[in-house]
Amino acid sequence: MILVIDVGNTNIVLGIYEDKKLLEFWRIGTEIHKTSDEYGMMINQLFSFSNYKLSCISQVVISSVVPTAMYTLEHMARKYFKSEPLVIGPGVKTGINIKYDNPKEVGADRIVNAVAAYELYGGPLVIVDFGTATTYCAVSKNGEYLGGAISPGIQISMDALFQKTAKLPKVELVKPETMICKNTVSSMQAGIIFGYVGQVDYIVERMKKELGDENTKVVATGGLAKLIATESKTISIVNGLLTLEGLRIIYERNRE
Ligand SMILES: Nc1ncnc2c1ncn2[C@@H]1O[C@H](COP(=O)(O)OP(=O)(O)O)[C@@H](O)[C@H]1O
Ligand SMILES: CC(C)(COP(=O)(O)O)[C@@H](O)C(=O)NCCC(=O)O
Ligand SMILES: [K+]
Repeated sequence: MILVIDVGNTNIVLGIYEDKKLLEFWRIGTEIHKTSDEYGMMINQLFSFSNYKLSCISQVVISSVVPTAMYTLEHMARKYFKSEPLVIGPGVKTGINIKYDNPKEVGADRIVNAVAAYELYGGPLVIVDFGTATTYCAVSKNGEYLGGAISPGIQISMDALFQKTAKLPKVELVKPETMICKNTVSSMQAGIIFGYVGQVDYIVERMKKELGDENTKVVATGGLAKLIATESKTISIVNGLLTLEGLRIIYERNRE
């Protein structure tokens, strides 16, 4: 069994795979001040709650866009899993050709998503990851990572409205009934959520045009994917576990 760990700016998602089967997964908050022992103990508790032993794990695989948390987790893997972790980065075989100006600059999560989506659905593809930031990634028919776009995440956008104004409250991300709203809370919800749907559909349409293929598949993932996917005209597939799948696939490609 392997333990895959996806470190985002808001959450760390952990999953246990036995071959291709995801047996269990958990989501914990990303805290850059947590120590390797604190993460080790937390993971130990999650494991024992689900009746797994740390010693069942033969390899830990980590993808991170938060460098400080990554070093802590690498140390945690060595100490608690006696495993030299496979960390997604330069030198790791992903099977994907990265066409960014500087391939080292692309967030590891974006590459891992691209690997999974291409393997599962084939290209050409647009992948939209609704995390702390929202990332859009284009993958060609032949599986090249072409690049994409990055925009402020949905929660970040909502937080900014609250933090930068005197009278706007902190509001839950829930879809309102109508577009024309008659109170502050639903006006904010409508502006953020429906505005976001418009952003997604516009960016995806433009990417499809640049890809030059009307049959481009559009896959959404990330904590807030469902909220937008139900309203969006362009998103056809939602797979909340895309990053974990990608980590499993990359592990297999580096096993030989
Ligand atoms: N299961 C969930 N249900 C609803 N919202 C979620 C869930 N998981 C994460 N979120 C929200 O999604 C956003 C971050 O998504 P996530 O994909 O975890 O980000 P990151 O990969 O950047 O850590 C946050 O606003 C968080 O509150
Ligand atoms: C864009 C991101 C912040 C998204 O991170 P997330 O929202 O998943 O936490 C991350 O992929 C990142 O730091 N990327 C590096 C810059 C780039 O991909 O070009
Ligand atoms: K992510």
